[in-house]
Amino acid sequence: MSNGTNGQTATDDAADSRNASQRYLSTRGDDYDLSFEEVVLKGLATDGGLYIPEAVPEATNWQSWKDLSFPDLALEVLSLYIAPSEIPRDDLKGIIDRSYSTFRAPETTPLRHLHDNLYLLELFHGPTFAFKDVALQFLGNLFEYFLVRKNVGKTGTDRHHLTVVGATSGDTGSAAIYGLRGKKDVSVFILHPKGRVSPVQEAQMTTVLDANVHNLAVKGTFDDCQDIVKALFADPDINSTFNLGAVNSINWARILAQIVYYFYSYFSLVKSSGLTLGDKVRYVVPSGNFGDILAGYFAHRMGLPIGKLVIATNENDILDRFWKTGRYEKKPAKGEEAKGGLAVDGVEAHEEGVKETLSPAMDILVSSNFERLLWFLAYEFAAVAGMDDEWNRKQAGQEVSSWMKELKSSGGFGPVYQDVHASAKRDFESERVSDAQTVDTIKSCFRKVDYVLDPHSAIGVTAALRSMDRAQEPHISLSTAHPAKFAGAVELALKDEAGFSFEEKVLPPEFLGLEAKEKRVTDVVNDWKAVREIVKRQVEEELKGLA
Ligand SMILES: Cc1ncc(COP(=O)(O)O)c(C=O)c1O
Ligand SMILES: N[C@@H](CCOP(=O)(O)O)C(=O)O
Repeated sequence: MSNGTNGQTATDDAADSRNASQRYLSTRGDDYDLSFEEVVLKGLATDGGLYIPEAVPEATNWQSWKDLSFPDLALEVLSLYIAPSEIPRDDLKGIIDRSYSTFRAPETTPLRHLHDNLYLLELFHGPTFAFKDVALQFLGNLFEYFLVRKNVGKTGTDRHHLTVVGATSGDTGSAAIYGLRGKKDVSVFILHPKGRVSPVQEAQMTTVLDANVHNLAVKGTFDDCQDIVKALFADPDINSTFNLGAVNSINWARILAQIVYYFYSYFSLVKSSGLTLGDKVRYVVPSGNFGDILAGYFAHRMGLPIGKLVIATNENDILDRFWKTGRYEKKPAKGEEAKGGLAVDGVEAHEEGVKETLSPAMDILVSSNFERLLWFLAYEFAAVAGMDDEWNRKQAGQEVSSWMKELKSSGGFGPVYQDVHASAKRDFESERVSDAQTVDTIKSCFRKVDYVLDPHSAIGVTAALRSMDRAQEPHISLSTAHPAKFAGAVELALKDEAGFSFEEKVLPPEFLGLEAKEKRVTDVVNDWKAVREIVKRQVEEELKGLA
């Protein structure tokens, strides 16, 4: 077993039932040797860590995937992480085909040339118009597949019932709801920060009236919602009795499904430009919880020639500060602004908590998936000692646990060892983008190429333009949401531009009349025990109907 690339391919699977890239362990070390099904259904590890594969598979034949359709490419990538003994290849193909048949674009995730060396990867052609659909359409069908299999021949309360709890700053919630609405044996509870998601996002979630869908509006921030979800997972009472399931990117399946579009967009670029297979490309990713860019890190480790992964944050910049200082802290240390070159855009320093910005889906104080990257960095650091893999993994788990304990007790940790920071800088760069710069980019992109960016994608494009001053490689910037989801920011930027009309240029027919539809939502206080009682009561009610 190794956590370096292991050279195994899907075709080796039949011969090897103990393929390390298809077995999973927790970033905190106490949970290991789990199957894909176990980690998908559990979501969060019992020790509070996140699941990762024991090894990153090397896609030795990745060039041969160049002409595959999106679903066929997904099948190749996902097969490296899912043993056929768990999901036979034909079944996996069926799940994937169903998941991407709901997308409006024939290429699923089309690539668009903006100008010069800059390309935009449009990830918003799924049912809820945001990149989350790519993973959550798949995860919804995956949950259904596992539940149907578990429930063969079972009736009434003997049936395995999954209680999904998720936190959202707007996009995950609607994508999860659309992926799971009406599905048998699943109840879905989505927590969003009341008044801090856009009106369209709120309407997308709360106008779904299926009996298994429950929206909870929390008086607090997205981080409060995320903390409540993690507290529910940590509570043995509700977790084991109600079989909690995760739809946030703490669930490994979310990251896995997102790896596919890095490969797909690379091939799209090769086919549409003079790029040769093997040439390097930079990817720029608007980041909050660090799930989307982490998928790019996996693609890179699998062999995709990525020059750098460029993290683009808004003014909630914990990630950017880590890359600049080596410290991961909710609040910057006193005087850090000057040393770390923060507030370069004149935006005043940090408030106590999360800052409300024009890109609300990225208004996040702590990025949950960063823990996964930390594990790989700690593993690499441990490996220098020349001991065996088991020792390296143990060291990595211990290191991550102690960083996470410090984060919880004192709001941050670091600086990390110089070598750990250097490894992070080898693969990633980071940029922080203010609201003012976001608005400027939406304007300039409209003027230059008549294209309307949503504020999150504009953060990516701003970071990409800065990166293009440093590097000649082609840049693919991820467009994570459709602009119609964020009418306020788009109108703010473009209302005075000649030729701009929100209705004509932006609004898709699917959104017409959405906000006026009937809604169902429950207000809740920011208290995980209160949420636990609501979840219990509701699920008991739903299960009574089955008895
Ligand atoms: C539109 C949009 N862009 C970017 C992000 C950030 O992605 P991640 O949390 O995977 O870093 C999110 C939310 O997660 C989002 O909804
Ligand atoms: N931006 C997200 C926040 C949740 O992130 P996730 O990727 O961990 O689900 C959202 O839109 O809800």
